[in-house]
Amino acid sequence: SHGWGYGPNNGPESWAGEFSIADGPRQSPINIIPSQAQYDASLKPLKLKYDPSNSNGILNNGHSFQVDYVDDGNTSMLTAGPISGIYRLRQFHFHWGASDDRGSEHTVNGIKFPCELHLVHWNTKYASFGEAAGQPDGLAVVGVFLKIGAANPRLQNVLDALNAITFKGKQNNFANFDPKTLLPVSLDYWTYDGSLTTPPLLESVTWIVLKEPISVSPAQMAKFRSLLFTGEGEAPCCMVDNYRPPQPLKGRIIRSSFK
Ligand SMILES: CC[C@H](CNC(=O)c1ccc(S(N)(=O)=O)cc1)c1ccc2[nH]ccc2c1
Ligand SMILES: [Zn+2]
Repeated sequence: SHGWGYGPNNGPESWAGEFSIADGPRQSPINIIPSQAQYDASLKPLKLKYDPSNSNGILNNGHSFQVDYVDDGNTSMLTAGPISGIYRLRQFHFHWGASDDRGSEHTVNGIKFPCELHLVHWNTKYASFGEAAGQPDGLAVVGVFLKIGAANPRLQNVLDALNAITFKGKQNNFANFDPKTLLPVSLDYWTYDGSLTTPPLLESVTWIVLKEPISVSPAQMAKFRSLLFTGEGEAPCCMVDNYRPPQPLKGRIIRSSFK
């Protein structure tokens, strides 16, 4: 049985077979053309307030790895920016390439970055993440590009935790991590209405993509690529190129919080 993935037979080009919304009107990711984004002076600065004690573990889910957060209270949340109300942090994860020339989901003027971080939040006007994921204003994901440069010390304790979760299904404790430390200096952003970038591709995401990348070194990228899509005892398949390519804009406007 082959569930969705990123291989030649179950990758992004095949997802519409099982998930017809793959060809929907507000799919993600997209290519961002800064000159075509519209500056919106009414957009507020992002407010991110995270409690490191909410970090709840790190998991290889067979598509990426994610750091989960306890989301039963308003202690780690996103407010302001393009959204109204309170969105709680659920998890963060990454997408990356087999080589440094690709890996990000969003692109800028067609440029791919080697990696992209997603911080996933859900709207507390709904009772749960699962319910919110089915609503047009249910989720807000902050996307951060990673660019090859100096080693990023903030990434290191995430990367050091990967040794224990090489195989699909593996999880480990991951306590006291403040994802705010992964953010760049500037919180300038582009925003548009989109979707989950993996099945079920639900069109419930307000995307907030930061303009400024954070750095990652080639050696640190190799750590991402040491993970496996496959479980223990299966023929090993390196976890790389776990990104969906840009999707049609279909008339959507991208707004920028900066001139
Ligand atoms: C509703 C989807 C959810 C699993 N997926 C996610 O949480 C998710 C989150 C963010 C992104 S991204 N790359 O756009 O930031 C992609 C996927 C999910 C949650 C519970 C579920 N139970 C059964 C199926 C199932 C699916
Ligand atoms: Zn993602």
